[in-house]
Amino acid sequence: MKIKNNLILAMDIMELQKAEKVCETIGNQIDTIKIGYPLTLAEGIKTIKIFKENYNYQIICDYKVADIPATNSKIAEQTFKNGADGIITHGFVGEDSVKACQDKADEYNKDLFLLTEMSHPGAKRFLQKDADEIAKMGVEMGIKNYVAPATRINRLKEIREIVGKDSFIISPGVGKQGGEAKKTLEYANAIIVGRSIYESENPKKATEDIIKSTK
Ligand SMILES: O=C1C[C@H](C(=O)O)N([C@@H]2O[C@H](COP(=O)(O)O)[C@@H](O)[C@H]2O)C(=O)N1
Repeated sequence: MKIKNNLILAMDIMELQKAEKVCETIGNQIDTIKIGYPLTLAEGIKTIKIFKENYNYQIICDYKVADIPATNSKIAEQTFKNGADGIITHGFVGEDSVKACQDKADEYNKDLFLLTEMSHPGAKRFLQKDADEIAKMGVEMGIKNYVAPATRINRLKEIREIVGKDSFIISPGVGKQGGEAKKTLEYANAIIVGRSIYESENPKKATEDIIKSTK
């Protein structure tokens, strides 16, 4: 997936009109947004098509899919059928469940992003110790797209070393969670930023400043 300015806006505003207003403000500085449960549960899965049609965005659905294979397959089916270009799937559920999403992504010729280690402090208790094995499982499965934390550059570096230089890593945690944009892009292909942009008084300038800081 090619991502303009290596920046994905995490669209976690829970009112469609406000979300659209932020997108209008930001304009064409970005071409990719990540929609997760907040906006989907608040406004429905129709939001995918609304953002695709009104702004020509690529949409990554951050549903952190983590169920049994049969249910993962249904979730991925509905996500791609509704227009998503990518889906984020947890790796800790194991190969069969991840493969169910991967098979659907292949069927729709869309992208699967495998979530390795999460960016928040709680990830250190359980997820972190398995994150390397999750990344290795992804490599064995031929997965090319990963999610890894901007809040722990050392871990992002280690995950990059596992998945290889040709894999595509998107990295959340920049801004409000403490991650730094330019440093993150030394190891990730794109950063995911939400609150630092959409909670800003001036989302356009906030976006410009983040992009400038990465050049
Ligand atoms: O480990 C992860 C996984 C997950 C993801 O991207 O998959 N995210 C998401 O990335 C965005 C960061 O937002 P903000 O903190 O810039 O407002 C939010 O939508 C989070 O749900 C993480 O923050 N860390």
